[in-house]
Amino acid sequence: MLGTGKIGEALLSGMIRAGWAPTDLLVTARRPERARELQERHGVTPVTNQEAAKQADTLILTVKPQDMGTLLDELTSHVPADRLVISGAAGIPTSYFEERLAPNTPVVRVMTNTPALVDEAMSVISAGSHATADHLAHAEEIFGAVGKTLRVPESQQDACTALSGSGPAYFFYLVEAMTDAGILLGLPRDKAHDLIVQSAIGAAVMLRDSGEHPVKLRENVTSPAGTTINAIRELENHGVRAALIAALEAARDRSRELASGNN
Ligand SMILES: NC(=O)C1=CN([C@@H]2O[C@H](COP(=O)(O)OP(=O)(O)OC[C@H]3O[C@@H](n4cnc5c(N)ncnc54)[C@H](O)[C@@H]3O)[C@@H](O)[C@H]2O)C=CC1
Ligand SMILES: O=C(O)[C@@H]1CCC=N1
Repeated sequence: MLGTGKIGEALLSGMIRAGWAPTDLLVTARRPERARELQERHGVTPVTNQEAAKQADTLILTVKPQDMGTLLDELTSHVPADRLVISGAAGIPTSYFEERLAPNTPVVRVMTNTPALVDEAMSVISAGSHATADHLAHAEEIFGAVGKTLRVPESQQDACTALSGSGPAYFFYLVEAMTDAGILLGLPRDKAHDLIVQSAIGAAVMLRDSGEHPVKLRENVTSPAGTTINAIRELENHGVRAALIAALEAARDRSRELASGNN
């Protein structure tokens, strides 16, 4: 794991929970104290980026898109061409890595999300030009340790980044806003929080397990001349659906902008 920050550590801890031996996992970090922290917390071995490039079968790059160029400059001459390189970064296409690494290096691009911390990640996986079915299966095995995986053509990665990569943030934002509404309605913050969180969990499990379309699930809550339709009318009046569409389009566009890895 190269550049073991929030996502790198979430993946690392999930792999260990799923049975990977910590002693088989090498990590790199920019700061020595961060490397020590990862070693103490997970029993993994801190190494330099160059050592990882030489020793690891699979390199998982989890630095920010803006740091990927610098990381690759350190690595390129040390990565043997048969090593699988997995990028977890938003925006950066597999061609970016292929142009900088040895010819024919297999590259897989993955966009996961922070529910990896609780083994409920959604990770979307795409092959670069030289990645085989075995490479994809290996990436699925790794990311399958922290949740669901889905193969998509790389042309859909920026859209998936907007939907599932950033997705948890939108739900946290909604919970925050709905908790504020609870305060306005006179509830104590902790009670408002608990009510909204449990409603979110209940709705999420129904979405996953009921087999019903979300429209049907919403209609089931919306009684004629009842309370819910008043709320829905306000959501429509305030353009919430249009705002969500515009928001996700903006996230997709930003993912495209990050493609160069330098901005
Ligand atoms: N945070 C999120 O929800 C998600 C993030 N991602 C992607 O994961 C990547 C990492 O994001 P976060 O974990 O949130 O960021 P982060 O900042 O927590 O982690 C990146 C880590 O890389 C380290 N680093 C940077 N350059 C390095 C170098 N040359 N050598 C060694 N370590 C280096 C940094 O010190 C930092 O600890 C990004 O590319 C992002 O697009 C993907 C899905 C979701
Ligand atoms: O905000 C970001 O750029 C990263 C990628 C997807 C989620 N977080």
